[in-house]
Amino acid sequence: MSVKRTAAIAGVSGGSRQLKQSKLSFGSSASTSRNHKPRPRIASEGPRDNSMTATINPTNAADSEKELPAQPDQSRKVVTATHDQTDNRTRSETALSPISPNQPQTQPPNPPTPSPNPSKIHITDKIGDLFAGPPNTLLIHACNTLGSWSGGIALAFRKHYPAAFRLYRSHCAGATPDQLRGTALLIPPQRGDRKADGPAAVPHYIGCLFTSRRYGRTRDSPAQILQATEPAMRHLLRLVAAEGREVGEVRMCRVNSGLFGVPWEESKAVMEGMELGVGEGGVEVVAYERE
Ligand SMILES: Nc1ncnc2c1ncn2[C@@H]1O[C@H](COP(=O)(O)OP(=O)(O)OC[C@H]2O[C@H](OP(=O)(O)O)[C@H](O)[C@@H]2O)[C@@H](O)[C@H]1O
Repeated sequence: MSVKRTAAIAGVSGGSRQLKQSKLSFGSSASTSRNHKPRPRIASEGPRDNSMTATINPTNAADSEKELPAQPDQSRKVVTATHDQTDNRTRSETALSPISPNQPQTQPPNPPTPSPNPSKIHITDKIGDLFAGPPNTLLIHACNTLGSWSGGIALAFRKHYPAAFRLYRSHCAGATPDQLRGTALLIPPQRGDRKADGPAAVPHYIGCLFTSRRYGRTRDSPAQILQATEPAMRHLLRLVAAEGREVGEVRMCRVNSGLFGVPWEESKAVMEGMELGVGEGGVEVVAYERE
């Protein structure tokens, strides 16, 4: 699969897409279309540029300690490769960069019903099996940008979802580490995914957060990883919003806390501290740690 810089969305004529009509549901109570209750969109970015041209603007290739830009670069977009389970075609779609968070916001006519944290990510810790989620669960983990799922929970992802791994690897091959750092990749359920000699995998969405450029001894510093976590998460939520399909539960492992060496509470605090913006609604995430 090649990641095309000029993106096209499968099944959409004329290169346009009604992103504003994307239905999103986060949380365990909304995993099927039957019980789906419309909720505020996660990513209300106002008018979207649906042009099919995508460009990637490196964050910074040379200075490994340089901070991610505080102010958005409005021209920055990334290409996100996804694979369609239904027709088994590969597609690419554009997504605004997570490091460009301050897009014009659309004020909804009726503000969402207040909840404890209406525009925040709320993370609940739990002991259990991340992969045991029902169909359409989104499973989030942290990734390097080099196309390797060779250790930690990433290796478990590779065994569960070999077809998804190939998409991840191809995505990484199409951009540089600096371009991918602080971005995300959303991989829809892959029809071909099954463990070796095993049954077909439960259809899960996989969310890859590119929080470190490299792995092992050359991984980014904890400060850099934390710095990349917010834009990566923000990007992922936008991709989910643009996906326009039902996503049920949102689960993650304790991202960054194993091989990347960042205390879980620090990554958790970064994500829970994110302001999602007016009208985006809250996101309930369950963070799993194995027994
Ligand atoms: N089999 C398993 N089942 C269930 N839970 C498991 C598990 N294995 C580990 N955990 C837990 O999952 C959390 C995250 O710990 P991890 O070390 O996985 O991820 P991380 O985010 O710190 O680092 C990312 C880099 O690790 C990978 O390895 P490679 O670089 O490819 O070699 C990637 O590709 C990245 O580069 C911790 O709570 C672990 O207890």
